[in-house]
Amino acid sequence: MERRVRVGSLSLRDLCFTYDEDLVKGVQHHRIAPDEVPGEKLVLKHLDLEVADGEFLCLVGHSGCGKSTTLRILAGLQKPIAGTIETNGNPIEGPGLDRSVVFQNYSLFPWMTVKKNVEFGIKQASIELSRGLSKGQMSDIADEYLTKVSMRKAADLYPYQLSGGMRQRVAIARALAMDTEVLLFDEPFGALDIKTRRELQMLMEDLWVSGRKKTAVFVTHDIEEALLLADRIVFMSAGEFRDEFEVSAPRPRVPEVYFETPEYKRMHAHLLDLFYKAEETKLDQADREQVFDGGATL
Ligand SMILES: Nc1ncnc2c1ncn2[C@@H]1O[C@H](COP(=O)(O)OP(=O)(O)OP(=O)(O)O)[C@@H](O)[C@H]1O
Repeated sequence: MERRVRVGSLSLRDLCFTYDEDLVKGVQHHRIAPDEVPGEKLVLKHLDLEVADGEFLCLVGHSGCGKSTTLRILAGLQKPIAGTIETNGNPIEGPGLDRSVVFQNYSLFPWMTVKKNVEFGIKQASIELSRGLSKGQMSDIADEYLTKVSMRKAADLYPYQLSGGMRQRVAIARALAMDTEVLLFDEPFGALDIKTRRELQMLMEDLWVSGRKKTAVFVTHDIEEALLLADRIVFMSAGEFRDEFEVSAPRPRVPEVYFETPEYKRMHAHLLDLFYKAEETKLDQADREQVFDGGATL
């Protein structure tokens, strides 16, 4: 059957990953078949996921469950040992300018001004995607996106002169200005104080509502943040996708109003429950491992 391929769509099929270098080499040199890798060595276990064109997907779960690893694989920064990963039906084999990434830290080049940072992203994407933009056009696009994130006045400053929140504003401006079909966010607001975090969440929501919808995968362990931003939430635990649901609340989502709705409260309770259950499973698992290691008695 012919598969319908959508621009900007992402697809993971039966994806497995391990950080164990011996196993990686074993699989690469065909000494070990991917399905012979012991389950406990797999950081990602047979993941299947389709992200539709223009969908904002939040990946949530406990620390260490494999969210960032999944995102790095989508970014092409790490290679799975088994499975396929595609964007627009094309295999992802490494980093590419069809996807822009915003990390928690270190997203900006310290030796470039704010505006140069944004222009650099636009230029790279323009070359890669053969857009043929002139210098003047790139400058205008950079100004437009810096204005959107309220950083136009800081255009000539260097990253070291900015607060964490300002740096993330610039990183978001650059990612959006590159106009890639896919945006990947790894806890971009994780290091910010609560007030700045909420400001940037609202900014993201606003940009999403007002702009052309791009495909986004946004990693977070913050339930409120996920429910505020997502079209769909996928809950991850111990390297597996355990649950998913649509967040169909209308946009824009005004926190003070949205957080009081029965629908929000129901989804929040459901996610909390998933977190608690995953935590219990983790503790049970740790107990069992201790027993087998002789470290504890029944
Ligand atoms: N470079 C690495 N080498 C070896 N193990 C790693 C490496 N990076 C992550 N891991 C392990 O892989 C598992 C998944 O880590 P990952 O960072 O993907 O989780 P996460 O859900 O993003 O966690 P967090 O929310 O804390 O960032 C964890 O057990 C982690 O310790």
